[in-house]
Amino acid sequence: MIGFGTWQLGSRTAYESVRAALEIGYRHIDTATLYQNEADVGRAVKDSGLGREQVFVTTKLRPQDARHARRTLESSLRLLDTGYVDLWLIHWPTGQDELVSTWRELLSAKDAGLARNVGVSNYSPALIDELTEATGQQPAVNQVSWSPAQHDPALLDEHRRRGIAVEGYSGLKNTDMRDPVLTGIAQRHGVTPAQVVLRWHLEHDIAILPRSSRREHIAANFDLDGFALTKDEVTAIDTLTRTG
Ligand SMILES: NC(=O)C1=CN([C@@H]2O[C@H](COP(=O)(O)OP(=O)(O)OC[C@H]3O[C@@H](n4cnc5c(N)ncnc54)[C@H](OP(=O)(O)O)[C@@H]3O)[C@@H](O)[C@H]2O)C=CC1
Repeated sequence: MIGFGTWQLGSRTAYESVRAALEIGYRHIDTATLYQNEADVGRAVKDSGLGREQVFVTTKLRPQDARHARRTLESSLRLLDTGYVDLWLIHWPTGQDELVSTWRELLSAKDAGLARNVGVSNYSPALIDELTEATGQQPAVNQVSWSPAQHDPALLDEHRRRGIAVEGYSGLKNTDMRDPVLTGIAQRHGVTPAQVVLRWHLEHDIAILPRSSRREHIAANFDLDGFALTKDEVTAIDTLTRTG
């Protein structure tokens, strides 16, 4: 449920931050071909001394690589220095003409054991249904932008009904940490507003992928077990959705 995000972490920072995250206790790392740091993530996992099976590694396929999806995955695996990824996602929707064929590529990689799970990112439920109807197999995960200011309970219900896990990204970046609702709740629990935001995701069963290059933030973002939000607090954060 607590993954470590690596977008915009350049080579050295990606390596050092992933090493720190694994030392602190994270066991889920989120990268992508687009981030150009798969080799650094792979090296950090290797150097951590953890067994490969102890770390859940996600990478993503850029839609522009859809026509050579298998070759792209093989390149990701080489860079990550591993025989498989735990989760392979289509980073954002492909064009309609490649929608189903790309999904079939992911399913075939799963059958070949190169990806343990396959899913999508930034897909609408309607697009997901097209994939499922064509192949009889639905994505395990949809990774979408999720924050107090930008979230949609109806969308969450759509995923729940289908049994698709939701991973939320950019939850910290898209939040005003000075919002009095968040600072008030944080003060009450003796935590930071960032921790409140991440805890709010977990209360909704949404996996989180906080990214940081600062050890104290990496540690704080993983330290979410010591408090729980009340129902009223969850509702108060739910209503921070930006309108208009
Ligand atoms: N599938 C997709 O299309 C997308 C996926 N993602 C994935 O989701 C991950 C997370 O999203 P991302 O957009 O990176 O943004 P985040 O919401 O994780 O925010 C990152 C920012 O928050 C700051 N921050 C982190 N922890 C704290 C803290 N405890 N207190 C205050 N500030 C903090 C970081 O700064 P500092 O380094 O100083 O701590 C950084 O500037 C990505 O890294 C990527 O793996 C992201 C976007 C799109």
